[in-house]
Amino acid sequence: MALKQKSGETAREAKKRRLVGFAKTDEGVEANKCIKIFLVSSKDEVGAKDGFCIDPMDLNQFFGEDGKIYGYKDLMINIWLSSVSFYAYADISYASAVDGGKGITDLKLALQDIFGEALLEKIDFLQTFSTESHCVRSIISAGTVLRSYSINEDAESSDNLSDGSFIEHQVVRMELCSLPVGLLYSRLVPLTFLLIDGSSPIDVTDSKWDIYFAVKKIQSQTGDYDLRLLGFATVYRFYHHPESTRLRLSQILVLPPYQGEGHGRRLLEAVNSVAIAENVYDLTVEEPSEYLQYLRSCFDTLRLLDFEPIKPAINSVASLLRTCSVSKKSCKSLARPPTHAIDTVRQKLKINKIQFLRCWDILIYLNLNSKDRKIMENFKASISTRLQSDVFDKDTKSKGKLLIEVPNDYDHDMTFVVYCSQNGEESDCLNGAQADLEQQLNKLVDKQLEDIVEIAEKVSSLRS
Ligand SMILES: CC(=O)SCCNC(=O)CCNC(=O)[C@H](O)C(C)(C)COP(=O)(O)OP(=O)(O)OC[C@H]1O[C@@H](n2cnc3c(N)ncnc32)[C@H](O)[C@@H]1OP(=O)(O)O
Repeated sequence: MALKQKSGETAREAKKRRLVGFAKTDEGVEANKCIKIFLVSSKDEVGAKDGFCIDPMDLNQFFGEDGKIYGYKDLMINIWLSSVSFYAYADISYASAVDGGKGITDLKLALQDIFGEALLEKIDFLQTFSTESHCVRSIISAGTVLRSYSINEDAESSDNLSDGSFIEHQVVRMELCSLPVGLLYSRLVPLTFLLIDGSSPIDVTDSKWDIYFAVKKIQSQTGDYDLRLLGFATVYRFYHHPESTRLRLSQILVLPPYQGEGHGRRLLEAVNSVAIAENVYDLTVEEPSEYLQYLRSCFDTLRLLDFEPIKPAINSVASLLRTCSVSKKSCKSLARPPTHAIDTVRQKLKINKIQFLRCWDILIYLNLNSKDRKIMENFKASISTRLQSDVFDKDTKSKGKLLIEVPNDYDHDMTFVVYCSQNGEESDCLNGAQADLEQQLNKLVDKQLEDIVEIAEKVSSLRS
């Protein structure tokens, strides 16, 4: 009997095992693969799949550790984001929802993590096209217009349309702590999550935050007008000892359909003009993306090319690099601008030291004959010498320690590793690390030269 029971259990267990063995485990679907986000400006565009699709940085980051959504068959999520009110609506469709061993992802919760209170039901979302149609105008028209511009190179600041109305572009500055502005910003936060790498929301109640809006003003013949939001930048005011302030640009974003039309540059220009007008200590940018850094370097180099006080220093370094042989010692001093130039540039143009150093290389390059091999060798040597002294920590090295920058998997710019040798003797490990470092240094110099040439060529084309 006992035997029978035992064999009965074994059969059941075997069946269970078979079932488990054959059951297809839920592999999930990457959020990036099943979510589409459309930017729409009218009711009619909602539901159309051929509208303007945003290309977000990475949607997987909002869905668990592996970025996957579990429990759905044939899942499709289309999100409609209004460029008029910045409210959103998510259309979620799937064939079935079954827990395949990894649970069923709570989609509403995950989408709320991105869109917060801006995520509405369809009926409410559709209504925003009438109820919120003037929300940008009603909030931003209270701000200070810093500049007006035209994106049409031939027009001064406005474009006439055939129906008699005209378009003007403006940069408007407002305090973020004012309630309506804070509410508008909170609806823009999802865009920063989607389009700015590593972005986090800012404290809108802190009175040290300002926001700069780039807007399109459409003025009708009757004098009525509407404002469309094109982009924005948030700027923080830090205290600087003893009685000054520093501005830091924290986030800058131009809505994807309007990128590349010059709005980002106008926002940057406006923040710079405020920094100069208010005579702050300097202006910095928080972790600029590669493209923003490129844009900023083009913009600052153009300003520096017209800045008379540093011209003698540039000419003197360029003429030394033109001489046939430049010693290693003189290379070092050629690679950095003189202290008085650094101070004047910061005081007058509000360009901070690190940014000026980047532009300095471009300014020097623009004064050299890039076709002359010897001159370019001297130029490269000057950059290499500076980078070498920046990468090696001379003081610690002399005490048997070597500070080394190494790339890492976590998308930080660099990680630092300190190697120590016993009794001041350099170990094999230290020598190996040094060889590695030299290789890295060469790569760094080549990359730097590439960037310098790219920006120098862009700047030259903009001036011609
Ligand atoms: C701190 C942070 O926020 S980091 C994150 C930055 N933001 C993002 O990455 C979000 C997504 N990207 C964006 O929103 C936008 O692309 C931005 C904000 C980076 C740039 O804004 P855009 O409006 O696209 O740039 P804009 O059209 O004004 O400027 C770009 C061009 O102006 C050029 N330019 C720079 N200065 C000048 C000048 N003084 N005169 C004429 N042109 C200039 C640049 O070289 C660039 O030209 P190119 O790309 O044709 O070579």
